[in-house]
Amino acid sequence: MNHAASDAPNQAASAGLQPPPDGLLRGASLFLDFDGTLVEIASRPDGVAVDQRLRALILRLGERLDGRMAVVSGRPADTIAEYLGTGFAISGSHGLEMRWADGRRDAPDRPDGLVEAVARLRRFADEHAGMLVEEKPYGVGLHFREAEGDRAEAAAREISERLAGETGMQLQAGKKVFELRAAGADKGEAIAAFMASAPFAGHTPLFLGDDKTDEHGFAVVRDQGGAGVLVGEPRETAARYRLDGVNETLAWLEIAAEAV
Ligand SMILES: O=P(O)(O)OC[C@H]1O[C@H](O[C@H]2O[C@H](CO)[C@@H](O)[C@H](O)[C@H]2O)[C@H](O)[C@@H](O)[C@@H]1O
Repeated sequence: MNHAASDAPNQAASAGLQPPPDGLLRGASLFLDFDGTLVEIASRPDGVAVDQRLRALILRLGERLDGRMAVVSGRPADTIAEYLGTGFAISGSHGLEMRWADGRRDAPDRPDGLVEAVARLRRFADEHAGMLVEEKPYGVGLHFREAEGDRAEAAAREISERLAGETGMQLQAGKKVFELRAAGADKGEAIAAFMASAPFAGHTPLFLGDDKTDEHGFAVVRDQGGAGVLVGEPRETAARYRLDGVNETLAWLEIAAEAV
């Protein structure tokens, strides 16, 4: 069955959520989403800005937490490593790829139907101005952020749903994107897998994320006695804290790293 990843259970309104306390990283295992959390949303996937401040922060967090830090993203793990460097754990492709700090990796087979889905979406994008196809190792995204008109989202959803039905790939809705990807994992499962192994095990999990696809992660850290931090506007969420945006998140992480 194909289901959208925004179906995470047990969410409550976040209107009253406060910023996290500065001491929250003490004794924690830290999991960080990338787009919309560490970098501002850009008009295209390759348009995000990663500066020296962010790279230095990632290094510092890894040091201060004795390696208990991972980036958990919908992007491929290799893309995260290109942006942020290596030497820390990464889960890529919405939990499908696992890469530990020492270089060990787990990844699934490429999904049947991916080649066909990419070809069909490329034809669709050629015929619809502003649509952009992002090919990834275990999935493909159809971005409609730059497409004009009320029908753009509906048209993108329509072809994505049709292809999910035809290929058996999982349909996942994100920010101005529909993704088709291999089924069988989500960010919550990736965090749980990290938390079952060294150096993360035995520490309190924290996860910072912005998107509905991050709710699985918020639910897992909550259920393991930790907390989620929603980045962005209030909404229904399983997170316990909230920060207004990327700038506030980077500033909080810088302060919290020194309070460990
Ligand atoms: O899990 P994340 O690290 O948050 O990644 C989720 C998706 O992020 C990217 O798409 C989003 O960001 C783009 C750049 O800001 C933006 O143009 C797009 O509209 C957003 O949906 C990335 O391209 C996807 O592969 C990730 O799955």
